[in-house]
Amino acid sequence: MAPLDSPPLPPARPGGPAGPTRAYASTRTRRHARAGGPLLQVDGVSIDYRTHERVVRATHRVSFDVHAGDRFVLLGASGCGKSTLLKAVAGFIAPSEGEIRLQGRTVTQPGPDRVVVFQEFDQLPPWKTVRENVAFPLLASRTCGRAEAAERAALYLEKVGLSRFADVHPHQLSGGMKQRVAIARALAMQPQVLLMDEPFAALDALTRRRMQEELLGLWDEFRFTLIFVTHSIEEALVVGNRIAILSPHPGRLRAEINSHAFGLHSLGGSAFQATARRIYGLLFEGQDTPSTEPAATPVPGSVEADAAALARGPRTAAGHGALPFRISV
Ligand SMILES: Nc1ncnc2c1ncn2[C@@H]1O[C@H](COP(=O)(O)OP(=O)(O)OP(=O)(O)O)[C@@H](O)[C@H]1O
Repeated sequence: MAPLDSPPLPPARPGGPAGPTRAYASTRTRRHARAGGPLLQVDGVSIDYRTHERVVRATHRVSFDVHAGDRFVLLGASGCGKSTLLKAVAGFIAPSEGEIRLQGRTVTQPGPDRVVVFQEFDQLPPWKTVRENVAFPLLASRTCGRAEAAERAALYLEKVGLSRFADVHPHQLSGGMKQRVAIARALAMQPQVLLMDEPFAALDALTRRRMQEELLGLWDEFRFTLIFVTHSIEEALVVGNRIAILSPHPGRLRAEINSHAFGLHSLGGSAFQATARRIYGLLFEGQDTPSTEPAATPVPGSVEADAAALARGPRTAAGHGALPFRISV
């Protein structure tokens, strides 16, 4: 049974276990959740980049709330400001307009309560072993002492299946293994919000699918709050329980979709495809379904790739065409 002071649990994923085996929400998070407020509020946020020549508006008056335990996805075409928004939530960039609040407090700088997992494989210091990589931020941020840092590093490395590799260096790992270390390192911090910026985009299709599955398994166990950036419609539907759809540059919030019912089990199903088509229409306003093949071969997993798969239509009994979204992982 959940302890009395726990926040209301986020709903389980379809097909996932009924409740988390562990929860690591802080007392402050629990209190805030009990009071019914969103964990994170992005409120009318515009972000500008200023260069010598001009000002580039990356996002325009974007607002959304993220609740404890959400798997909140920012979805949009390349250049719509997804990474910029994530960096602002992390506290690396200040909004030019609007405000970001975590548990009611304005975000003004980075902090150990928000940890980012990036796409790049070189985010792990190469001179540290895997174990040291996971423990280092805990020690550097004085989140805990050496004994607890070692304990947490061992626990989360076990959770991502890398206990056997704890004493090797990052260059000895595959891309997928490096991303698992980055995830273990982030979860070990037990942040209020885990921020992921296209964490699987540089992986091959099979590894990417496996990583999505593992991430969802970790969420089933720990029920962390996730903000996940992707430009793949399919990945958004698989990973997220809520999806914020951003318009092309500058990014404005076009719609929010509840995707709680979808997961890896629904890939290729008719409801999944219908929702994917709806999302496509929202991404490219005015178009209900993609009508033209893109000129260039799109990057697998991108909005353009998903659009191409949609345009080809579903696989027939005779084997013509391709199942939309099954191929573009
Ligand atoms: N440091 C910067 N200086 C100037 N403009 C920038 C800078 N970083 C990003 N931009 C611009 O801000 C806009 C949003 O960029 P951002 O990287 O946030 O988009 P994105 O949706 O994450 O794209 P992608 O999916 O390709 O990573 C783009 O027009 C980009 O060119």
